[in-house]
Amino acid sequence: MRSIEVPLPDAGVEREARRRLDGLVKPVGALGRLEELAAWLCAAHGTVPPPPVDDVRVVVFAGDHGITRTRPDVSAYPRQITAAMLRTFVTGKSGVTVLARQVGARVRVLDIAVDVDLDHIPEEVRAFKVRHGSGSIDVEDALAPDEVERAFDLGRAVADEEIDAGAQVLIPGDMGIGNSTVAAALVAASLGLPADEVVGTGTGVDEDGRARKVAVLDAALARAGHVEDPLSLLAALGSACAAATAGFVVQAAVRATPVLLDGVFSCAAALVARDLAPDAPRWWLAGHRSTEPAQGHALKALGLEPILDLGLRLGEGSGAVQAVSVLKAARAVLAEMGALADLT
Ligand SMILES: Cc1cc2ncn([C@H]3O[C@H](COP(=O)(O)O)[C@@H](O)[C@H]3O)c2cc1C
Ligand SMILES: O=C(O)c1cccnc1
Repeated sequence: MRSIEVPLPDAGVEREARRRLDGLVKPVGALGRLEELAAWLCAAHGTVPPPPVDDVRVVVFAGDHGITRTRPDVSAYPRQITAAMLRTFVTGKSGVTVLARQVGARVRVLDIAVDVDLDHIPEEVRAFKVRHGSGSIDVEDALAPDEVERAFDLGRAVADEEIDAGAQVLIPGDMGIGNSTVAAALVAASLGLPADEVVGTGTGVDEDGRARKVAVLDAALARAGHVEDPLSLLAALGSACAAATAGFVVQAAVRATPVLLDGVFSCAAALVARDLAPDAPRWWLAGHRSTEPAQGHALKALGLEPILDLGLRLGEGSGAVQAVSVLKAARAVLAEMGALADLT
């Protein structure tokens, strides 16, 4: 397997940024993580100070899972919510859309694998469909080999489109009832962890519900066996949305564009994607810590520390968009604070 080449952020510019930060009118290091993020942004953009964080784009990958047809009790909500939420995204009323407006980010939603065809939503939302629902991972592969490649390439192409249109930061969002089960499967398989350590409560299942999810995951992991190759893993235990998200975050890195990862689904996809592009995590930040244990494991393995920890468990990109205001603050500190040397 050939890995996908990714450029590296500019270490020289990062050093220059740290020198500049140390000289600002504050005790050295007093702005903590903001200083780290400011230096990171400089290295990513290759300039001190970095440009204003003005153009942030969320792409929500929406799709259904076979597992919610065979085992509807893996989620606290019915599978029909996925399609219904697609309409909500289009009308600008979803959680992430509201939160994105607060920081000036745009939201684009794509139907990657929703079960039903929604004729009355815009063609640009429907143009990316890979299939109707992914396979039920406890009894079959989520995707055929050609579908996983199509979904991965589609994610890359969407990242290219957004970057060509001016995106400075990309955020992968997710919408799909059953996402937390599939994400946990990818993390467990990638890191060799037992189901019980990665499975969370998702939309809010109770303890019995969580135990049922663990059983489903055990069945899925046993069925798939050991899968080495990342695309095969996405095909066996992932989904069309997971593969598209993996392509999206890899291509952002290829194009030297920062990514704010969101909750358990985007972090699971990123974890698998890292095996295709080992340097890609250099371009990724963890927007927030979700309540799902699999997300914590994925972030740890990726070496990423969440920017925010608000107890969120929504997905959609909703945690990551809120970290945009922290990035804006980090940039402003470096661009606008006075110098210690000028103190009179
Ligand atoms: C109304 C509604 C809106 C959502 N927006 C995101 N999710 C989130 O919840 C789902 C994952 O949780 P689970 O694995 O338990 O199904 C995904 O759709 C995720 O995006 C939502 C869930 C619901 C019910
Ligand atoms: O971590 C997340 O993003 C998440 C958690 C629960 C349900 N949906 C998403």
